[in-house]
Amino acid sequence: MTMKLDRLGVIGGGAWGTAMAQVIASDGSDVLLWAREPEVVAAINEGHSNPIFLPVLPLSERIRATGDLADLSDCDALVVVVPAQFLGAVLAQLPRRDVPLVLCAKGIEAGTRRLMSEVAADVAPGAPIAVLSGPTFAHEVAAGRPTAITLACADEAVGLALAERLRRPGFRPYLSQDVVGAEIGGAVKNVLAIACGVVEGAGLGQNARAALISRGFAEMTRFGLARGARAETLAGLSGLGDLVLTCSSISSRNFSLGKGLGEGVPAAELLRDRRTVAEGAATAPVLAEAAREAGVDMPIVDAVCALLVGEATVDAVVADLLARPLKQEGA
Ligand SMILES: NC(=O)c1ccc[n+]([C@@H]2O[C@H](COP(=O)([O-])OP(=O)(O)OC[C@H]3O[C@@H](n4cnc5c(N)ncnc54)[C@H](O)[C@@H]3O)[C@@H](O)[C@H]2O)c1
Ligand SMILES: O=P(O)(O)OC[C@H](O)CO
Repeated sequence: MTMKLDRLGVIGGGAWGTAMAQVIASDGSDVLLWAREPEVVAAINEGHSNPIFLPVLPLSERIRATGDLADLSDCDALVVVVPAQFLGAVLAQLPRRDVPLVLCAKGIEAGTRRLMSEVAADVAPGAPIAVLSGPTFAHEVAAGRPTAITLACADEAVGLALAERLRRPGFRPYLSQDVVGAEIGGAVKNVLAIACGVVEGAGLGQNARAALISRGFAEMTRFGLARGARAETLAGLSGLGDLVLTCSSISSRNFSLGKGLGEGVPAAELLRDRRTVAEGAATAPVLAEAAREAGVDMPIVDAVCALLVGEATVDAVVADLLARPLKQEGA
């Protein structure tokens, strides 16, 4: 039986939701996007643009926006792009919760420590769940620049149907059945991108950044394996691929937050009044808790937590990281 995926909806009118709507519309498909902000709805419908969250280019006229989630009730599948900390609340308002949900947020829910697929399974137990995650800056994807991404779904047939529906000449999903692995890569890399930004802001050098990417990947792998992820997923687009992207570019909001910390600006000041999301700031403490609970050592993640709450200086966390007892590289 082929799956009906004619009408796609996007939930979330931030940069990535807008870029995903642009991807969907790029083959002439109509797409309905729910945005929380009335001014985003108006700008998309009236000006075919999103000057607040993706001010780079004109959007397809095939994208229509709404502020009412009920309008998405006849969609065959929903691409869900609200930030991690709001996913549960928004899904709970969906008019129907039985169509496939393609989850795009990269984070872990504070308080509950749930991955996004766990949040969705709790709120929408009847919905097939997929995770779409990888090295994908929204402005590049929206402009049609070549991009590869992981689409993970436990049900291989559903995953394939979604990937066929979403693929475009410049947008290539790779299939996986490892939902947890795809989610953990995206959530952990955001925290490590903050650390790499600190390296940049504090002028610690290229060697330090390469060390941080390698040892950060070791932390991601330890945590992922402890949570049942597959090593090849963590080494793929949604893990190492996205880690390399966000640890090397000021286009990353997480990297740029870290750069500010490295320059000595307090986190509270950097996070105050911002409209865009730096998911790693919310995920860092909950990831550190989850790692402790799983008995997994994540010293770089702990260092980011200490910097975010202003408990330690950059000099102190760097000195502590370098002074840890010597160990085998693979341990
Ligand atoms: N921007 C990218 O390049 C990119 C790429 C891949 C994945 N992602 C992920 O997509 C998710 C969304 O990021 P983004 O870049 O689209 O966001 P953004 O920073 O561009 O915009 C912020 C979003 O948060 C929403 N928001 C704020 N308060 C809210 C609330 N109380 N309830 C519901 N929504 C609220 C806003 O409506 C807006 O859609 C994040 O998890 C991010 O990691 C982003
Ligand atoms: O700007 P960031 O740090 O949220 O990164 C955006 C995407 O996750 C890159 O894949």
